[in-house]
Amino acid sequence: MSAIEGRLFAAGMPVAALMEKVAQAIFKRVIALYPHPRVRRIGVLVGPGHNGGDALVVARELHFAGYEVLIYRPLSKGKELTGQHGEYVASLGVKFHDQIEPLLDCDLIVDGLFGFGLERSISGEIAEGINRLNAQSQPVISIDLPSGLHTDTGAVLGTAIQANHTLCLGLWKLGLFQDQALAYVGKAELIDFDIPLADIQAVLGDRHPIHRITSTVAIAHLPLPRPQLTHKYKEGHLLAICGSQRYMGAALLCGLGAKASGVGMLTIAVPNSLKPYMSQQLADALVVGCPETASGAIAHLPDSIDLSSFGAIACGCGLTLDGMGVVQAVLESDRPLILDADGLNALAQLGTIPTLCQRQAFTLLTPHPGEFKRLFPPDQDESEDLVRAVRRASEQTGAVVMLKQARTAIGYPDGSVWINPESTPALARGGSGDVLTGLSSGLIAQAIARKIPVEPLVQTAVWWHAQAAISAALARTELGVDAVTLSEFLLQVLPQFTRSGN
Ligand SMILES: NC(=O)C1=CN([C@@H]2O[C@H](COP(=O)(O)OP(=O)(O)OC[C@H]3O[C@@H](n4cnc5c(N)ncnc54)[C@H](O)[C@@H]3O)[C@@H](O)[C@H]2O)[C@@H](O)CC1
Ligand SMILES: [K+]
Repeated sequence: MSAIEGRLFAAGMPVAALMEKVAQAIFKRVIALYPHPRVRRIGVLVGPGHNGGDALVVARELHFAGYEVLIYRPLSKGKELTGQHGEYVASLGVKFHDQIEPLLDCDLIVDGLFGFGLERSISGEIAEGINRLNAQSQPVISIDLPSGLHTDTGAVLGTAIQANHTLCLGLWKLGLFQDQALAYVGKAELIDFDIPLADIQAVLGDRHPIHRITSTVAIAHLPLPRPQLTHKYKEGHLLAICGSQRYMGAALLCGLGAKASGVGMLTIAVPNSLKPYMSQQLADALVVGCPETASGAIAHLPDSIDLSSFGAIACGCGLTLDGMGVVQAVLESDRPLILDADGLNALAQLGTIPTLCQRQAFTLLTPHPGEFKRLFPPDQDESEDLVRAVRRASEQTGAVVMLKQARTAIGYPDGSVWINPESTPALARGGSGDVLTGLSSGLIAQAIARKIPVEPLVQTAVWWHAQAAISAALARTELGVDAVTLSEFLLQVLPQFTRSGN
């Protein structure tokens, strides 16, 4: 962002003009969210840099719009332009304070302490001021990002403002999408200020891109509409190898996710003793019973299963580590493969990188953070930056790596990363991952049958799964989104998007 900003200034855009333009847009958003006189007293936090400069321009406009404005400026020295705005705002009679106390009873706080220029931990009186404010209940709007967050990693540097709204300027800051920032960001919005595309490309063009998964992108890759002339095997044949006596439900949930994907044919391989249960629950799947171990896991696949006859294979949900032999067999096959849960634990034991480097076919790994650490032990720099870790994992193995967390990130071998910006804590529930594995695998099997690119369907699956959960939580609260319900909402939520897409 600062490189892009530098190009605008070099091209002749006056710094003050850009700040004015940006801050006017912020001001408009603030008064739309908190109109006068519903809100009367606004406290504005002003830092020493241009984030503080933005805040002062907003403060000036709020003053003229009739609000009572109070300013907290803990550091009197700062950048020149910020200082000039400060002088003018003070000349209008707006009161400046170097303590937070006078602002504590304001109806609203606008936070312009630090933006992307934060370079070290916040400490001392400023940290205390932020902590006192966080203990209050009035709403907070942060300019660019909540002061105290690292722009890229979202890590809290010392302490950070807990915002209700974050008005991010110009381009999305990666830190806002990192899990560790979520408790601070509130609702994030982008404030556009007409950055020329050429400048964005000149700065970001040759770097590994990071994208947000939007509904438009996700829907564009759905295998819809189906061609008129087709048959079941042309719509994908998925083999899901899953379940054990210990984890029967995982197999069913994987099956329900796959079923919702619309895959043409679904074959499910489970331990022999699960076959009657699965056949009863999933009438449309072909259920194959496998010889089982004494512990009730799949011992090996029966001779009747020819792996090469499937478009894609999903393996791992509810398998237990006793089913490890079967994971080795599918890893050795030349079929596109989706590995989850114990499939991932087995892979970690086999050696993630050497094993995957031998595979030629497409591989998708779907770890949660615990599994991810087992597969890819973190190096020190990465402990705070999971996006970087996911990128490295994918580049090292050639696999697509879906790191399931509050804001799921997908790493691709070409270095690109896709983040799902919209989700719900309702998904923090046993079984929701099994549904996602089934859904992803079913979509991938269809893409393979249709000979369309497989990779984007991973984004589609993550987005679709999250939207189903959001919709289910709206209907039933966040407590009502059990995995079976989630699988039912997958198909309930889709028409509203595909219809508006037509
Ligand atoms: N992106 C853009 O092109 C634009 C950015 N603008 C604003 O400018 C901001 C960036 O401005 P700056 O680069 O001046 O940076 P900031 O305003 O984020 O802060 C930098 C200042 O804070 C001090 N500082 C850093 N860490 C500190 C700490 N822990 N304790 C005490 N002081 C500390 C630095 O010495 C420096 O004076 C953006 O976040 C945005 O709000 C807008 O004004 C205009 C357009
Ligand atoms: K800020």
